[in-house]
Amino acid sequence: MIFELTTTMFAGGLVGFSYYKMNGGPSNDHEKIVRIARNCGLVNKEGKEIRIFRKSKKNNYTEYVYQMPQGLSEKQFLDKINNFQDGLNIKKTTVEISFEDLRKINFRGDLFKQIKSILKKKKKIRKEVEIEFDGMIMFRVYNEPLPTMVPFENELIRKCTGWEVPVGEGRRGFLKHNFEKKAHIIVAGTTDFGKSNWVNVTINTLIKNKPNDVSFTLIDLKGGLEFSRYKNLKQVKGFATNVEEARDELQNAVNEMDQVTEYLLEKGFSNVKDAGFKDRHFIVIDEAADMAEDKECQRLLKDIARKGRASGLRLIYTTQYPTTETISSQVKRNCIGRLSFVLDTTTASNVVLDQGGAEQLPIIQGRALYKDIKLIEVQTPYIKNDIIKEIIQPHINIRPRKERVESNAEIGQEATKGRKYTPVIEETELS
Ligand SMILES: Nc1ncnc2c1ncn2[C@@H]1O[C@H](COP(=O)(O)OP(=O)(O)OP(=O)(O)O)[C@@H](O)[C@H]1O
Repeated sequence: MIFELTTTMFAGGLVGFSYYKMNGGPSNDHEKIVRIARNCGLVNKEGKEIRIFRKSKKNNYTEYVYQMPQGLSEKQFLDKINNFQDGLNIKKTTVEISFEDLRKINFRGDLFKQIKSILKKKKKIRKEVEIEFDGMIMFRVYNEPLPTMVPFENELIRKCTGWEVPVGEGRRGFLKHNFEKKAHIIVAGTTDFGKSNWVNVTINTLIKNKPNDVSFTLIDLKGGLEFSRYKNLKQVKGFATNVEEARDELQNAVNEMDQVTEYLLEKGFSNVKDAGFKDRHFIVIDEAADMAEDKECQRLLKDIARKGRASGLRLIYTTQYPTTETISSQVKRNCIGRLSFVLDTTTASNVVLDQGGAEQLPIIQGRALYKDIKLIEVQTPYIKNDIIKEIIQPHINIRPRKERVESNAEIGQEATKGRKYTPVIEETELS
C-alpha cells in the first residue's frame, strides 16, 4: 500500500515536471544557447542572431548546429564559452532514483531515514560544452563532464606502443602523444596543475615500454626534487639541478647530436629512423624559464630543437611562465607538440597554443588542452608514487651515474682492471 503510494507520488512528480516545462518552465538547451548568445552580444550590426540549422543526438552528447550571422567570428563565440557553459548549467540538478531503489525500501523499518538516504543520491549534473566552427557554429553539449581523475594504471601503458605516451582522457576517447610524429613538446601551465605529473607519466611509460632504447637527460631547475628519484636509473645519462650543470648537459647532448648527424650524412640517411637506430634520447627540462637568461643554454636549446628530431633527440620543455622570452621563437617553431594546463591570461595561452583557451580551462588539477589539428580538452592521468617506485625499482643502478659514465668510457681499457666501485644506493624521498 505504502509502496503504491510512494510510486504514485513519484509518477505524479514526473507529470508535474512535464506540465511545468510545457508552461514556460526552464527552456531546452537550444533555446538557452540562443538566449545566451543574444545576452552576450553575439548579434551582428543588423541585429541578426544565430539560427538553428540542425540538432542531432549522439552517444554522449547533443550537437546543435547554427548558421552564424555574417560579421561574427568563431573566436567571439569561443571567448564566451564559459558564459554558455554556466548558462546551460543554471539550477541543473536531477534526482537519480530508480524503481529498483523504491523496491528495496523496507516498509517495516525507518521509512524517513530510508527516503532521506535515497534523496542523498541526488546528483549534480554539470554539462560541458565544446564550440567549433566548420562553416557553421557548432555547440556540443555533453551529457557527462570529463572525469576529474584518471588513474595511471598498467592498462594505460598497454594502450601505448612504440614512442607513444598517454596524454589523457578526452571526450572522444583516450589520447596519446607520439614522439616519433611530434618529436618535441612544450608543456605549460600555472603552478600546481599537473605539469610535473604529466612528465612523470611520460618518463614512466617510456621506461616501462622502451627500457633498453630510451635514455634521459633530466634538467630540474626547481632544486632537483622532482627528478631526484630517477637520478640513478640506468636510463639517465645526464642530470642537472642548476644552470651551470644544465649548460654542460645540453652541450653533451649537442655533441652526441653532432656525431649522429655526421654519421647520417656520411651514410646518406635523412634521420635515425631511416638509419634503423632504436635509441631515443629525451632532454627533459622542468622549468625552462630559469635558464631563459643564459645565452649559452638558449643557443644549445635552439640547436637541439632545430636539429634534434633527425638525430634521435627529443625535447620536453616545461614552464609555468610562457612568454616570448622563456620560449624563443626557434624553440616554439620546432616544438610541434603542445600541452597546456590552466594559464592566467589569453596572452600566455597564445604563446603556448597559438590561440586562447588555456585561460578558460576549468580549475581542475590535471585538466589540459592538447594541440592537435584542433585543441582537445583532456584529463591527464595521475600517477601515484608507489607506481613510480614499482616501475623504476628494477632499473636503479647501484653505482652513481658519474662513475657509470667513466666506466662506460673505459670499457676494454687497462684502467678498469681491479677498479673498486663503492656501491651507493641513494634513498630518495618520493615527493
Ligand atoms: N592528472 C592529475 N589528476 C589529478 N590531480 C593531479 C593531476 N596532476 C596533478 N595533480 C595534483 O596536482 C598537484 C600538483 O601537480 P604537479 O606537481 O604536477 O604540478 P606542476 O604544474 O608541476 O606544479 P609546479 O609548476 O609548481 O611544479 C599534484 O600533487 C596532484 O595532487
